[in-house]
Amino acid sequence: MATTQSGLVAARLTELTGRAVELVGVTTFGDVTKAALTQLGGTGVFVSALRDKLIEGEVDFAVHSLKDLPTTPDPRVVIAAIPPRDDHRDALVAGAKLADLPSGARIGTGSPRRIAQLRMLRPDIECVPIRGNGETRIGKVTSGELHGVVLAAAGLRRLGREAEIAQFLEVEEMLPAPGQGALAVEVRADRADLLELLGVLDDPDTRTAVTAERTVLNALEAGCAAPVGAYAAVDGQDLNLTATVVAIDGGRAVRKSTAGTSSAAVDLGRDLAAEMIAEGAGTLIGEQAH
Ligand SMILES: NCc1[nH]cc(CCC(=O)O)c1CC(=O)O
Repeated sequence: MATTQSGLVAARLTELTGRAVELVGVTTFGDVTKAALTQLGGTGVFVSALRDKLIEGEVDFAVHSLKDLPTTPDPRVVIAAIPPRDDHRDALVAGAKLADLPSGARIGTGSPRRIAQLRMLRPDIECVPIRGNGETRIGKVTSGELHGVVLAAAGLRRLGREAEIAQFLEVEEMLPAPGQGALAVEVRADRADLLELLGVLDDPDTRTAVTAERTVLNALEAGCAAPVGAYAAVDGQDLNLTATVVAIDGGRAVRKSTAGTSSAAVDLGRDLAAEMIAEGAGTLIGEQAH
């Protein structure tokens, strides 16, 4: 998936600037470890190895899945571009839609955000922790080991496995991770030349939307340990933002929406998070941290 998304960014850059781009593969700790992501003690497991290569000057820019980027900025790097977002939704790969799966069906996902929201939708199904790349996960459905898996639609598309999606989970059913479906192109902070060159890839509406989503996440992370979902979309001058915090057992959730002008993305995100905390988001701490 990482290779595909980097390849797409490289091709687009060549198309827009005429510059040739060489892809350099970097294996991250998140790719090799067998530990559950929730056990790794923090975000950034897919990110730090790539940032190290940037700092060392071994590569000129790095392409990350935006949702894997920690919300606290690293002063050594800057995001030069956020290209237009791909599908933001989660998707169910299974033999049937969620409502048609049998009671007790086993669904693979290790994400507390997905587990909590799945439990709200179908308290009678079992969530099974799962890791490995997309292909491995889908293989467990094909082999019959699991009834289904939930993955990001954007990732499935990049893997060429979109045809196996039984159901796209709309934001009313499952709010995606902040930044889901979007990419971030990072450069070293002192590379003003690259910042300008790569700026052609930037989509301001996507940047605005993910800024609002990540602001909510950042503000909620400070005040609660339950899983967070958030989705924002720009419509003309307007920005619509919805976010949720769900108890890991799916028993309770705080979900709120807001709208305002796009230029106020940070304020909208911060205010929404404050309202959610006022409504008890901070008390929705489950057995597990996010
Ligand atoms: N957590 C790993 C990860 N990081 C980005 C994607 C998919 C692409 C995206 O969400 O932008 C995935 C896999 C998944 O969540 O299914």
